[in-house]
Amino acid sequence: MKHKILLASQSPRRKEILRNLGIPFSVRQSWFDEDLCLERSEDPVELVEALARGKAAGAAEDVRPGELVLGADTVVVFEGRILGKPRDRAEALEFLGRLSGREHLVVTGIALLDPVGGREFVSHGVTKVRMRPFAREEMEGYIGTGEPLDKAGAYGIQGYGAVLVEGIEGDYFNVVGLPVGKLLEGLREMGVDYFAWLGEKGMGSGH
Ligand SMILES: Cc1cn([C@H]2C[C@H](O)[C@@H](COP(=O)(O)OP(=O)(O)OP(=O)(O)O)O2)c(=O)[nH]c1=O
Repeated sequence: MKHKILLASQSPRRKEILRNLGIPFSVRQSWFDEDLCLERSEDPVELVEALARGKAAGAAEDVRPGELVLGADTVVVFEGRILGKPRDRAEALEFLGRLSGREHLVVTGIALLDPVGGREFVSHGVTKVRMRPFAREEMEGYIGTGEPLDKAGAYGIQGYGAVLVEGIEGDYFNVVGLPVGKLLEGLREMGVDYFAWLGEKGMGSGH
């Protein structure tokens, strides 16, 4: 059976990661609205797994055999507090001020659903990120690029925000928004062999 991912995400980063992995996918709109999600857990792992599952479930209508729906959600956790996307520039400055010179965790939930087979895989990745100390002018300069505003924790490691990072421990792609090791694990559970998949002819992979 030919498999394909239906990506329940508007995130350009997640699309790029799948494209680079050569995975056949198309983007699906999800009706799930994370801002309207009432049962938001205080526990980061529970939260990102529930949001990832909600996003995927919200795009799981009219799915054909072999199609797997993928959802993900990323948060930053600093001293036990969950930092999502900043509301505005002032909050971005506040987030960056906290992260400066310290360590935090990036937690990304992932959900892979096989609606036809009635199976699901839900998991998460955790990466430790250490930031260098940065001055207020640097933070303001960075916010001025506009990059932090749509990103959990108010930075993007894959963009200009790279210069703020001293080092990481764990999966880099988990920080960008998709834990690729967990994705592979989920695919395996759904009976998809990644390398055999890549070898199949006639699959639009973008490579
Ligand atoms: C920490 C960090 C976060 N991010 C991004 C990943 C996520 O896209 C975003 C967190 O928001 P999410 O709600 O996880 O995702 P999204 O709204 O961008 O996309 P969708 O809900 O449609 O799937 O922050 C980076 O791009 N780089 C980073 O270094």
